[in-house]
Amino acid sequence: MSRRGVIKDVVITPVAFHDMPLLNSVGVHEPWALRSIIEIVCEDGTYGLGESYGDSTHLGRLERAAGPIKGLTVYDTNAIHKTCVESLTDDRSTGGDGMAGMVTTASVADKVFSPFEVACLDIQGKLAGLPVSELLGGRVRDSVQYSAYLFYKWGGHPGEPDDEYGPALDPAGLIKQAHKIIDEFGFKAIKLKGGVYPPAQEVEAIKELRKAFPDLPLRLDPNAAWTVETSKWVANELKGIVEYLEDPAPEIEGMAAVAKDAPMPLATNMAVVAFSHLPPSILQNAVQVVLSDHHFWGGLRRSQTLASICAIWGMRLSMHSNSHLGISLAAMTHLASATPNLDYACDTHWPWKRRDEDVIADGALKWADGAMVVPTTPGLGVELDRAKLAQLHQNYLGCGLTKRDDTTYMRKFQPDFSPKIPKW
Ligand SMILES: O=C([O-])C(=O)C[C@H](O)[C@@H](O)C(=O)[O-]
Ligand SMILES: [Mg+2]
Repeated sequence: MSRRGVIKDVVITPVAFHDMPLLNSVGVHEPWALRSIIEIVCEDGTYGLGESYGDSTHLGRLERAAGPIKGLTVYDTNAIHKTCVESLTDDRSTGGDGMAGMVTTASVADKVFSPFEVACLDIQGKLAGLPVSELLGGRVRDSVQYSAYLFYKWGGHPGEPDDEYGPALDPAGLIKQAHKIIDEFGFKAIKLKGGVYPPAQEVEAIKELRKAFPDLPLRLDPNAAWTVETSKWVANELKGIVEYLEDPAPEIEGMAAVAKDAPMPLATNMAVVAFSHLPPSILQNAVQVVLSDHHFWGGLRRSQTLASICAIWGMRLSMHSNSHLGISLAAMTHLASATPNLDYACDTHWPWKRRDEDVIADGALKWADGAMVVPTTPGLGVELDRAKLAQLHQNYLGCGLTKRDDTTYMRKFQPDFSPKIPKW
């Protein structure tokens, strides 16, 4: 007789989907974004889904950790976390997920554990007949607000026609891009990815966005491309204009030095990306907003632990994103719906993805008025579309990429490009 919730198999499928030439401090997005799709299958045939990074090093780690979790149950996430830590004890490197220059020092074990935990919660929810949000303490909101995530970008990948967004290399281009995204999704907050042009240009862009969207909260994130001195200048220029400034300068010490004088809260997904970073950051009041991201904070429940720590220490919480598919969006939405103090509009790269390209069956995820409606069916509320999964896996096999490398791609067109931070 099959036992309930016992893990029989773990299937990890690398996939690739089209991406646009989005610019950032380390280079430019390649034509394909990579992800891994994780299926945990139980002895009774129930399956659960997780989604994570698609770089080859990370895939190797997922495979290594997946073996020993077979035979455990989906309820024993503590034991699954322990097997992830143990299977990676000889792995001393930190990157390997494509996040170089962004989330460089996150915990490897937490990144590997995350999609397994999400898949286990998906199964727990299916077996109990409850949505994941209820396993996380219950919804405090029925829909989760996301922000319009603007990027400076080229019109299209070099040698190809312009994509549907076209170029955004100046304030007018960004305003056009913001209108297009907001018209489609209704977002009520705007984030600009900076670190691309000299700070005065990006300050001007934010001021122009303020004029074009007087009622929407704004954020600027240069991924630590500025010195402390430059950051202080920008902070002063943007006083009363941005709701927070994200990762202006590198490291906890740099953020602490900027925070002393900044008239707005500082947010991060670079200086504080693991639990061990919290004590030194709190001691120095380096950041006032932590960008949670269950993909590197160790899943949904550990993200809620982060949320509790933030509540205790008077920090606020927002959410970071990378190029992602629907399984991640569902997990992000359940988490935010059940975490009372995650109340800034969350980041998402969703607008940059082709609408018809995903691995989940259509219809489960619904946008309304800038927010994702929290699925209420059991588990995450999304199901695999196996034909689509096969297609995106074929993309992965054919695209010739095995890791995200924005810098090398950028250097094809701009050989002297440097990803060094701080730049200005
Ligand atoms: O908030 C952030 O730092 C990000 O969203 C990191 C991402 O990797 C972003 O810079 C990107 O997609 O280029
Ligand atoms: Mg950021």
